[in-house]
Amino acid sequence: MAETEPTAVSESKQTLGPVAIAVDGAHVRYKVYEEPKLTARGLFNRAMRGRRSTEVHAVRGVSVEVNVGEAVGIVGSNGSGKSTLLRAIAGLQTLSAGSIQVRGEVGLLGVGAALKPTLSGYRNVMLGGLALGLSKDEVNERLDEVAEFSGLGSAMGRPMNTYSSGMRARLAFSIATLRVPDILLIDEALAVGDKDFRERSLARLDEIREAAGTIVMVTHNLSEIRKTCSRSIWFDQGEIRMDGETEAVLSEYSDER
Ligand SMILES: Nc1ncnc2c1ncn2[C@@H]1O[C@H](COP(=O)(O)OP(=O)(O)OP(=O)(O)O)[C@@H](O)[C@H]1O
Repeated sequence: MAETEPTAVSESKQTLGPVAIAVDGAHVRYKVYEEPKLTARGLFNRAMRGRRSTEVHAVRGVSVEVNVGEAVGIVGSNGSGKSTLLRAIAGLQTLSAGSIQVRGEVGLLGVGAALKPTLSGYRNVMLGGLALGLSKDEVNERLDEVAEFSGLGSAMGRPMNTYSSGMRARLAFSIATLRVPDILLIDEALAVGDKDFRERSLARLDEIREAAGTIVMVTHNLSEIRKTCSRSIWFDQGEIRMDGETEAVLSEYSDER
């Protein structure tokens, strides 16, 4: 089986062709270990035999292209392979076959964004900004703007482990948009924010798209996709079941559920 790493093609935006992401015959297989049903006998047998190794074929020969400036929504049932594909596009997941080419910088925004729980919101903004390549002065200049956008108020000075999950998501989203990558991948990052924050985040995503950024967004919230994406992809059991205009795809998808 050929192992193909996603490749990053760094070129300036001015020289870009229309394709931002090219996925060609991508497969992802996970090796997983299973144990038998836990009866007393099963427990005994497990101890004696060890666990059984099996394979989950999460992405099955996916080919798709996304153009620069497009905003594409990905829908599909739990376990259909959406997050795996996003991680592969971000270069965080090795393909077992096929290839993925991206033009420019890719940022993956998810609820599991790497924030430091014991540090305050402000300190997390500083660390996140530095990790995104901004200088200390640049982050300092934008600290108030980020605090205001997050709407966290005085909670910005408190340790993040005192935040609710929605507050953490607000902070993660606000930090991630400090520096807009050429390609922004969003995995359910808006799901836990409240209505007011989601609306502001969607407006921010519009600005990103207008700045010629490319967005690929995985969410179970169809209205978010309707607001942001003109094109959508329906993922089903690791394959693309439908790819087209958002309304057409979402209506077929909703009929099926
Ligand atoms: N790290 C992993 N190791 C083993 N199997 C995994 C791993 N991550 C995902 N899988 C499996 O791959 C399949 C696709 O999972 P994935 O998270 O990509 O689905 P998804 O469409 O994003 O689901 P959801 O809508 O629930 O977030 C599932 O069967 C899942 O159990």
